[in-house]
Parts: sequence; C-alpha cells; structure tokens
Amino acid sequence: MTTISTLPMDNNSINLEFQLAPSVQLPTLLRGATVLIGCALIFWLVYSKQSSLRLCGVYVSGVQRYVRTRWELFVYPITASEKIKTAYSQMNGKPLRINSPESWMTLVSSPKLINDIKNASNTELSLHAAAKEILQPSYTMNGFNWHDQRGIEGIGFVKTLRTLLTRHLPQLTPGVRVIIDRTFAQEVGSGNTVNVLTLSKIIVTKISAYAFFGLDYAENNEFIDAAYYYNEDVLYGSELLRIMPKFLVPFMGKIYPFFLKRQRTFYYGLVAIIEDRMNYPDPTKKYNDVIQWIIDTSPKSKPWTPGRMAFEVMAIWFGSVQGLATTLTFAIYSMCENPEYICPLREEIGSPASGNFFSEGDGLPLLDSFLKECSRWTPVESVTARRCALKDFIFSDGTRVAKGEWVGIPVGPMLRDASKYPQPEVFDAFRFVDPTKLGRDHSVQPEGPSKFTDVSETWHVWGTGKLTCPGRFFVSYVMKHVMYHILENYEVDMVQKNQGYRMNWRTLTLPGLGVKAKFELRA
Ligand code: HEM
Repeated sequence: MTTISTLPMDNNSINLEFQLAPSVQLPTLLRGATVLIGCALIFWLVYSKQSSLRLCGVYVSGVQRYVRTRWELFVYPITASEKIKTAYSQMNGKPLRINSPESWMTLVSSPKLINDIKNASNTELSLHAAAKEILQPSYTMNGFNWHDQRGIEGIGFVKTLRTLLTRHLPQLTPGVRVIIDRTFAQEVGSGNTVNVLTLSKIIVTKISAYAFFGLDYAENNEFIDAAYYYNEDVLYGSELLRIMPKFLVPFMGKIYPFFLKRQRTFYYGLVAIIEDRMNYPDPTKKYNDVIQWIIDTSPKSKPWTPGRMAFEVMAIWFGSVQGLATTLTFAIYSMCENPEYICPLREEIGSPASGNFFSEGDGLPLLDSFLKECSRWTPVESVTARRCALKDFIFSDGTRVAKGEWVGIPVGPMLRDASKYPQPEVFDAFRFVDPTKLGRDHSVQPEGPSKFTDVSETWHVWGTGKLTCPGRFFVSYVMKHVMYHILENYEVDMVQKNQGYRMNWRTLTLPGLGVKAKFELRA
C-alpha cells in the first residue's frame, strides 16, 4: 500500500501511481486528499490551539503580573526597607526604578546622578509635592495645602532654623538643662524602667517648645500636650488614608479632621500667640524664638495672615520633633548595646571640652562621632532626597523620569557600603573623630574626620545640595545635652537583651513597640 511516507521519497513511484488505472487511482487520490486535509486540519487545530493557548497564557501572565504588583504594593510597608537594600545591591552606580504605593521611584547613588538631583531646579523636582503625597496635609494638617514648588512663598524658615536658631543655641543652654533635669526627675527619678521612645518624645517636645515658643508656652500643659499629639495625629491620619482605597480618600479625608481636636488647640494657640505679638508689640520685650523669627522672615510683599504663619510653624514642628525623638531613642539603644564607649564618653564630658560645649553649644568630638555613628547604624530614613518630577526629568546619563514619578537616594544601604564605610557592620563609635585625638595615625574613614552636622558626598543623612536640613545643628545640640545628662547621672541598660529593638515601616526605621530601658542613678 502506498503510504504518504513513500510518496516524496521516490518520484518514480509518484508518477507510477498517476499511471494506475482510474479505478485504482480515485481511491488513492481520495486517500491522499483525505490525508492532506487531515494533516491541514490537525495543523490548523494545533496552530489555533497554540495561539489560543498563547493568548490565554498572555492573559494569565498579565493577571499574574497584576496580582503580584498589587501584592507587592500591599506588603510594601513591611518590605520596603529590604526592597531598597536589594535594589542598592543591584545598582552598581546605575539608576534603578522601583515601584512604591505612591509612585514609581528612580533610585540613584552615583555622585554624578546625585549631582543631577542637586542641580535640578524647583520647577523640575519637588520635595514638597512628594511630602504632600505622603502626609496629605489638606486632610491631616487642618487644611494646610502647601505649594508644590519650594520657595514660591519665600524660605524664611531656612534662615530661621539654619542661622537664627543655631546662633541662639548657647543662650538656650541654661533653660534646656533645667528642662532635662526636671523631666528626668519626673519620668525616671532615682531609677526606673521606662519606654525609651516615650521618654525621648517628652524631652524633645519640651525642649523644642522652649526653642519654638519661649519658656511661657513650654510650661503650658494643654498647649504642649496638643503639640505633642498633633504629630501623631498627622502620622496616623496620613497612614490611614494611604492604606485605604483611593476612591474613599476624599470622603474619609473630610471626616478625619473632626477627630483632630488637639490639632485645633495647637493651631488656634499658635494663631493667638502670633496675633498677640503682631497686634500688641511690647517694646520692653524681645522675643528670641522660632515663632518670632517666622513672623520676622515672612514675605513682606504679600504679607501672611497669622493663620498662614501658624501653618508654617506647624509644618516645621512636625519635621522637627518626630525625627529628633526617634534619632535620640536610637542613640540611647546604641549606648546600651555598646557599653564599651561609656567610659571614654564620660571622660570627655568630665574634661574641659564640656566647658566649651556649654558656652558655645557645640563641641565634644567623641560624643559627636558617637552620635554620627548611631545615625549611620540606624538611619531613620532609608531613602533621602525624595523628589517628585513636576515635568519629565532626564538624568545626565539619559535616564528618563516621567512627570509625576519620584527620584530618591538609597541612603540606608549606602551607609552600610564597605567602599564608603570600612567594616560597615562594626559599630565603630569613633570612626569620624580626628585620629590625632585618639592617638591613631590615620582616620578610619577614607575622606578623613568629619562632624555630625557635616553634609558631604557620602553623608546624605541631612539631604543634599541646596536642600539640606537646616535643623541639624539643633538636633546635634539637643542630643548632646540629653546624652550628657544620661552619661553624667545614670547607668542604662536594655530591659530585654538581644531583642529586635527596631522595626521597619515603609522606608522608615522606627523604635520597636514597648522597648524599655532600665535607668539607675549612678553611685
Ligand atoms: C534627626 C533628625 C532629623 C533628620 C534626620 C532630618 C533630615 C532632614 C533631611 C534629609 C532633609 C532634606 C529633605 C530632602 O532633601 O528630602 C531635611 C529638611 C528639613 N529639615 Fe530636617 N531632619 C531632622 C530634624 C530636623 C529638625 C529638628 C528640624 C527643625 C528644627 C528640621 C527642619 C527641617 C526643615 C525645615 C527642612 C526643609 C528644608 C528646606 O526645604 O530647605 N529637621 N531634614
């Protein structure tokens, strides 16, 4: 029997078949045609099935990808820090784009690309737009809705904090010492087990209130209470709005302010102080505090209302207290975890160096380096220089960031990079100290010694370029005073040893819930 397989192999046989008698030829032809049609059918079936399978596959993988992305965004609050770390390990100086619930974010770490962020104009990259997205101030800050573009209403707050407050620090010292003494006496007494974060928040709120509003208000309990809880209300409110479906946000956002009684107390309290100072100036009294400097540096061409000034103070207050209290908490943890540094730090505060610190508001190089190492060890934020592109932005290597997307520097993992910090996994409290002060012949750090408040190519904790933290001198000052008091008066230890004292939430590192330390008065 002629089979399909024999036909092509032998032309003769094909010819031969065509020469066969018609009676024989028809069935053969039919058979051949049937086989061909059958093959075509099978081919068509297989082909069409394959493409529908492929279509189905595309659909399935699209759904899978969608579900995976939604899941990644859902768990982002607890995975973000690890995600940033993994991203940095893959970057090798190149930009990398990651997804976050707020926006896609292009991370950059090379000096050249960081320079692009530094040199970008306010109309290209905006911190304010990114902060607005995170904090939702129109709902969480009593209706305050700042401009996307920084500086559009002046930057009096920079002069207020960077110059006027920093210059004023030595004058604050006697008052600050009294506040610290009294707060420790109330909260710790001759010895107590306390929640370190709570203690830090109370002290930082009181000292900040003194610097911001003067001594009269620092002792007004209702006002200070409102100022203390205002920060928490903003944080919890913005978090709540971020995790709920987008369509519910405007609705919930309108309801949320009804729960912000303390915020209103704070706001109207500030408005009253401002109105009082503006409408009834007392020629015999000179105010030297943040609220007064905000009044003095506010725009003259288009004067602000007292309400607008109060908002400005509230925005600075929010940035001030939360970060400082958290950083101070981590410094206390680090002191407990690394007790070998307590002795040299006590020697330093017992030396003439402390005299300079009290008179100038700065100094104590060992403590300074210790605090800087604490910040390297546990930076509160693992991404800095977060900016939203107000229009399409092109980095100098051609990387494009679409309008509305974000850029950022992965500062957290950079602070653990061995090329920038030798032996990064070792807590070396004096790595930033001038080596001659330690009897060493060279600095641990490749760039040499540096101060806690310095801003540099490798230290982006305070931001970068034109936009650096103007409150960092105040941070260093307050932390040194509190650490000084603890070193001088107490032995401190963590209550539960070797626990995870820190936790991650989004790109933030926060003190673990309920972490306590035991303070005992020194003999
Ligand atoms: C340890 C605590 C603090 C840290 C780590 C910190 C860090 C930063 C960083 C990184 C920036 C720049 C933001 C960016 O480029 O994305 C910044 C800006 C700012 N910080 Fe701080 N800060 C702290 C405490 C304070 C305090 C205590 C104050 C006020 C007394 C303050 C006031 C400000 C202000 C007003 C800005 C905006 C500056 C501008 O727009 O030019 N910060 N801070």
